[in-house]
Amino acid sequence: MSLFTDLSIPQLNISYKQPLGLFINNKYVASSDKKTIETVNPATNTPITSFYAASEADVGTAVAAAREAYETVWSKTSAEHRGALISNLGKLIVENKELLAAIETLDSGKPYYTNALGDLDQISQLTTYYAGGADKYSKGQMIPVNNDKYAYTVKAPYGVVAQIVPWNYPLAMASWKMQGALAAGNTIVIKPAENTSLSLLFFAQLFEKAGFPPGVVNVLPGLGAVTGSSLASHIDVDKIAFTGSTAVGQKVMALAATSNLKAVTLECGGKSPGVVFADANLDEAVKWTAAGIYYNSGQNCTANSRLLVQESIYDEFLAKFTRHVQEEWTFGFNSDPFDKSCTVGPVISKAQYDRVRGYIEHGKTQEKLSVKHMGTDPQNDGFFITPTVFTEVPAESKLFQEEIFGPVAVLQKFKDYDEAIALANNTTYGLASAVFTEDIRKANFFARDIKAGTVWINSSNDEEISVPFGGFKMSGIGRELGESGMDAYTQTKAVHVNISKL
Ligand SMILES: NC(=O)C1=CN([C@@H]2O[C@H](COP(=O)(O)OP(=O)(O)OC[C@H]3O[C@@H](n4cnc5c(N)ncnc54)[C@H](O)[C@@H]3O)[C@@H](O)[C@H]2O)C=CC1
Ligand code: BAL
Repeated sequence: MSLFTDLSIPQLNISYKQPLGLFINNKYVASSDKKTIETVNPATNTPITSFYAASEADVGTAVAAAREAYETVWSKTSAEHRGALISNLGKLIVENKELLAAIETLDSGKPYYTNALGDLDQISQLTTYYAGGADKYSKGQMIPVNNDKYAYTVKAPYGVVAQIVPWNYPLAMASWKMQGALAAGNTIVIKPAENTSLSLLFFAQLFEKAGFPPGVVNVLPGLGAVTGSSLASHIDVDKIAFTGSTAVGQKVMALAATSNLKAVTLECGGKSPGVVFADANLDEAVKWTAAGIYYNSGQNCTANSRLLVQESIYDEFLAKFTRHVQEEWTFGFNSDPFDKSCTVGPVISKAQYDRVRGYIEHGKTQEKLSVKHMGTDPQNDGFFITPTVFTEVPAESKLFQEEIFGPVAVLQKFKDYDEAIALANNTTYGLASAVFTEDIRKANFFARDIKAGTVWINSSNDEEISVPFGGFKMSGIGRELGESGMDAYTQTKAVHVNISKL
């Protein structure tokens, strides 16, 4: 198989050269065992192309390249120069924005106009942030111990960092990890998800064009059980950062522990509550919570997938929510994610389609829950699932407890604040939460009492690249974005300075 193929996206009149090889030392190469993975367009269920999948031996080659680059070049490159290179990357991202967004839509099915371009805007903003942050954030401290001694701390990079990213925000999740790690002075081996590798493979060449030395950034597409677990268990990887399911996060952590005790950051699942009190502005609450579950077809780790509504407004909320979703959250013309009218794309794969459908069937037939489908399924082969809400779902229901990761919300009512917070915290996850109330005291009580890494007051899922992101409980370990996005990639070295004279 060749290392490049010509692909076209007729809806946008785009033709381009898609890299298909592993990116090691600034070059695309075939995998050592020549194994490949086929990727499918989820909007049509037709194959797009195949790309090379990294073997365990390829992981060794890429880690060695990253080690060599770290020891010989990158660890000697000033923070200022690292920032300048990330700034060059930022300019290339802007120049390639439409193409990168188009590849993302082709491979993941996310709507081009309402989602993919937005992802690219966030990536641009984040790249500028870390370009400027390289010589400003993650600084040490001076500690005046006593008259004869002071100490200072240095935020030292780990060295070689492995990163494993999922398919829901392929380039954005990669950028959340890569730009901060590079700014902090690490070299990288990153693995995209097997069903959305095309955008990161294209993106890889921008690092070379931006002036990054060979080996600083290496991209290894491949299977989780092969490439991913080889990275997690490699003894020359100093840190691993993972985003994906909690079950795989636990495996990654176990491999990290039993190999070389490498440092670990995990961003895993969620079952985030959206809590609507009777004194909320109902129209705003409806708008934000609908976006909070149906944006990106519900494939958001922070999706407010459990909607808890005070009983006095429950019926009114449900009526407004249903009307709003029917009007705003649709597959659009021809169910084509490249069409401006599409706000709900397909889910990522046949496996996810079956999984989400399985939850819907379980809710209907096993648990006999009431359900509303707010639209009709398209008559095509794509993996489209109509925005759905289950009502009056008890806390012990599988649908209330498990991450569905599709356009499926569960709704439940509560009497008062205490019941709301008890229901909201009734989950093994703790990634995010949203609360809607006009009472500033109640909003702040909620922010105090909820066990979650993010609290949105009167909004939902409006992430900011300058604000730390990460989970409590089984949603993860560590924080990304903001200054934390560089801190996560440094370790503190303490230097003791004795100035006493005998
Ligand atoms: N928190 C989040 O953003 C995400 C959560 N999920 C959750 O996971 C569920 C299943 O989706 P999957 O695609 O199966 O997620 P996953 O957790 O298997 O995939 C995420 C990444 O981990 C890699 N991976 C898989 N097995 C691995 C292993 N043994 N060692 C190292 N890396 C490995 C995959 O190749 C991919 O790059 C979803 O329904 C959703 O609930 C999935 C993707 C993103
Ligand atoms: N909303 C981006 C973070 C995530 O869903 O994984």
